[in-house]
Amino acid sequence: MQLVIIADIDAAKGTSTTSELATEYADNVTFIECDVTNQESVEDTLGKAKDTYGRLDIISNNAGAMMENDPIGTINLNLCGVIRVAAVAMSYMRADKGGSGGIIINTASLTGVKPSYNCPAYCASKSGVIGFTRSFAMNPDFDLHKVRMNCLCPGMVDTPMIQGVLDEDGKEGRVLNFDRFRYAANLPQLKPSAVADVFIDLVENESKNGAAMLITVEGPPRDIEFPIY
Ligand SMILES: NC(=O)C1=CN([C@@H]2O[C@H](COP(=O)(O)OP(=O)(O)OC[C@H]3O[C@@H](n4cnc5c(N)ncnc54)[C@H](O)[C@@H]3O)[C@@H](O)[C@H]2O)C=CC1
Ligand SMILES: CCCCCC(=O)/C=C/[C@H]1[C@H](O)CC(=O)[C@@H]1CCCCCCC(=O)O
Repeated sequence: MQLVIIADIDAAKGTSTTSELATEYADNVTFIECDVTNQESVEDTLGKAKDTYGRLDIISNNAGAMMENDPIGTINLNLCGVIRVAAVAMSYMRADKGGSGGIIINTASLTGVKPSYNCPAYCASKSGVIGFTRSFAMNPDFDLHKVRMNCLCPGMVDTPMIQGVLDEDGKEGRVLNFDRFRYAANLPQLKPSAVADVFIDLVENESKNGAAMLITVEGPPRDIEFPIY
């Protein structure tokens, strides 16, 4: 049986999403309020998850936001949040420390490899997620801990994040040039299910440890090729 914990800083949205899923999956889905920028909150959340279900197998390290009006906060959420969650998750998942191994999938972005002058802090945070993922996955200790790591690099996806920036009509400065963002947001977007499909494939395909998966409307998902030095 698959048991899922949804963890998010937004308790209202997290609770309503969990209730929706409960109609199909009953008690197999639980919500825990969590702030990934706060070490204690992350420890508390993953500790509860381990206590409730006995082990952690799959982590979707997905929290993130676009807020160029707070570049340091952007790095703290999008990059440090990913690293913070991964570190605590590892303490439970490591096969050499009582865990069962598993997989951590970080959400990066196409902007981690394709620069945009409109959101430099966001791009930097997502480049960092890609570098963290690839570096973690090449560690020879994998044979001991048995935790794989991948990242997802989607182009624009039709989610509340994009709509949230558009709704602010440029007032909050979440991007540097609102009109340019509005233009980009009117181009074809991915559906969230396209990203979820790649997530599932990574969970099922053990040969892709370390891959950064590019997901765009232009073609099928692919493993990004990086220069070798
Ligand atoms: N929508 C898009 O075009 C793309 C989004 N992404 C990335 O996908 C991920 C998911 O984003 P979306 O679903 O698009 O946006 P979203 O805004 O719907 O989801 C982001 C979630 O992160 C949560 N969150 C924010 N701060 C948090 C914190 N401190 N602790 C815990 N949770 C927090 C929010 O409450 C929200 O539920 C993000 O990392 C985003 O950067 C990547 C590529 C494209
Ligand atoms: C990177 C998302 C693909 C969208 C189109 C694109 O290639 C870049 C567009 C940028 C344009 O230069 C000016 C902008 O405002 C666009 C940035 C859009 C950022 C998308 C944020 C979501 C994400 O991809 O993580």
